[in-house]
Amino acid sequence: MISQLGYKIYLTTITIWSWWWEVDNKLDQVARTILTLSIPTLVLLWYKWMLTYTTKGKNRLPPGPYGLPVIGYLPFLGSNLHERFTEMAKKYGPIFSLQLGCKLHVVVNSIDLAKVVARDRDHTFANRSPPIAVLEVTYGGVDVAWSNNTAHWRNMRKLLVSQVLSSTNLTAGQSFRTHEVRKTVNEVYNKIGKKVDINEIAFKTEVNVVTSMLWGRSKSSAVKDYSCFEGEFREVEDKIMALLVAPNISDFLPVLSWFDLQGIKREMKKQFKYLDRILDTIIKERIEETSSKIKRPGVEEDGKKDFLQILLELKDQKDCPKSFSIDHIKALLVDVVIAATDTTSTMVEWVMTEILHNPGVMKKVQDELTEVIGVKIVEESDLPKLTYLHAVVKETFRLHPPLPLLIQRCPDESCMIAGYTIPKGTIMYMNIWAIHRDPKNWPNPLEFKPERFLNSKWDYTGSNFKFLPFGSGRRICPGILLGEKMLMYILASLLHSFEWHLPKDEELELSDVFGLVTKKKNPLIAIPSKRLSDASLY
Ligand code: HEM
Repeated sequence: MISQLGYKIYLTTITIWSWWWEVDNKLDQVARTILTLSIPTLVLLWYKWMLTYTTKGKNRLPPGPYGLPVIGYLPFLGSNLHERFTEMAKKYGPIFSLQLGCKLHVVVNSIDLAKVVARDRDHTFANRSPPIAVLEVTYGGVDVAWSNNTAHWRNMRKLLVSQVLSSTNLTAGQSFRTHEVRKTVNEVYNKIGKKVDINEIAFKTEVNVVTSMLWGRSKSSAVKDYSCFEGEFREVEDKIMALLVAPNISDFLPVLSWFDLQGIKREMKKQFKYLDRILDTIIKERIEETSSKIKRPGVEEDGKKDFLQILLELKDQKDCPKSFSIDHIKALLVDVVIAATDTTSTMVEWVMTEILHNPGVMKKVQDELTEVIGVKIVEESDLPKLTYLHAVVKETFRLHPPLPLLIQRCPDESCMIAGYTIPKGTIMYMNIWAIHRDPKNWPNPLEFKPERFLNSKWDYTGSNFKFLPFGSGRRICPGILLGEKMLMYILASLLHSFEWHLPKDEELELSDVFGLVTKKKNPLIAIPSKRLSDASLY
């Protein structure tokens, strides 16, 4: 991606250069020579001034590598950012900075500094600074994940938590999860002895659970079955995720954003249009059904409403703020589907990979399942009793956090951290990959040892800064309860109902590719065989 970008910049420069020198008289030639020489001289002077200004005195920035004038460190960054930043932390220390184009980026890599960003100065660092590609797909950044710390963000987040993700709502939605997980077990049963893509089945299960919660509570025959959404959505989401992580020169040099040199904005618009059309259809049908008043769409017999129904009713209330529009509703729906699906399916894949990689762990997990569950299918109520599996999941989160740099934060005012200036607008990363693998925090950090987590003091609340897979502070993931529940339910069901082994020609490998969600580089393909003697349990 970076080399393609370099080539494009090279071509554009050559074109402009030849045009610049197409002169027709001597006077023009002198003027153009003077101008041509003065531009690099000014850039070099500005660069020198920047270096002196930022490395000395009270405006001292965190240490970091020198880059090139104008583009900064961009050409040297590479693609696996979490690993690159962790290497750089070894050289520059627990806080370092790098200039990418005209944007300053700061990475914190230690527990103490993560505490400053997400606890002591949580309020200062609560903005996001979304990239251009994100704005395209979040209706201009009005969703929960990318909104700045404003009253709008607080209201949207409160709505999401109270109406979808609270423990009462999750208890009420148990039937969706049971239905989908059993469907998955049945599908895997039909593939016994054949190759199964673990991420794919986990994704499908999660997307169906989440969309049921969002817009599927109606039993009305008039409401379409949106299960067709899962296949289409996977394709769009994969493309969106790839575009989100592609380094976009327009983000680093906003003067070039108009040209969209890499076509990222254009491609994102295309994906967004597709997604928007699906949501429009769902919402339009719901509004029509509501106005026909024949049925009560989105409402179960017991009166419980799905999220779409709640949002549409809220929008129509007299005291609803004018700023709450259909676009806000769509942004919220997209947020939840994207935030919940890739993270959960990636984690199911990593846990299964680590279990297959460590036969001793597999044996302990299976022994626990046999003892706690016995010869029946897994129920959600069994999950809290699976202590060892919980520890396996946490150890996997430690080694393979799906968001190894969390989501970038951005200070709303200049401030000091560890004696360095962090200017307003800096893009901040919390490198939890480095924290989770630092031998100061975790003895033998590269060893997969679930026993570390058998002590019950570990949870996902972000209060212990050694372990932050869901982040910490006011921007912590609001979907922890659902994420954990689904992860445990899918894993316990797959591991209790089936034995798993690798296809003969496959070798297990543990490399990853950085992304907004950092995934396994090659998909885990495994072959199931029957584990429970009673075929009626499938
Ligand atoms: C294994 C599952 C999941 C993991 C590992 C995960 C992880 C994360 C992380 C690390 C963040 C960023 C926190 C920060 O910036 O400090 C985040 C944000 C977020 N997550 Fe999750 N998540 C998961 C599941 C879910 C689910 C199921 C939902 C919703 C249904 C969800 C909704 C969100 C939202 C809306 C945000 C943005 C919060 C904000 O900026 O205020 N996530 N998640």
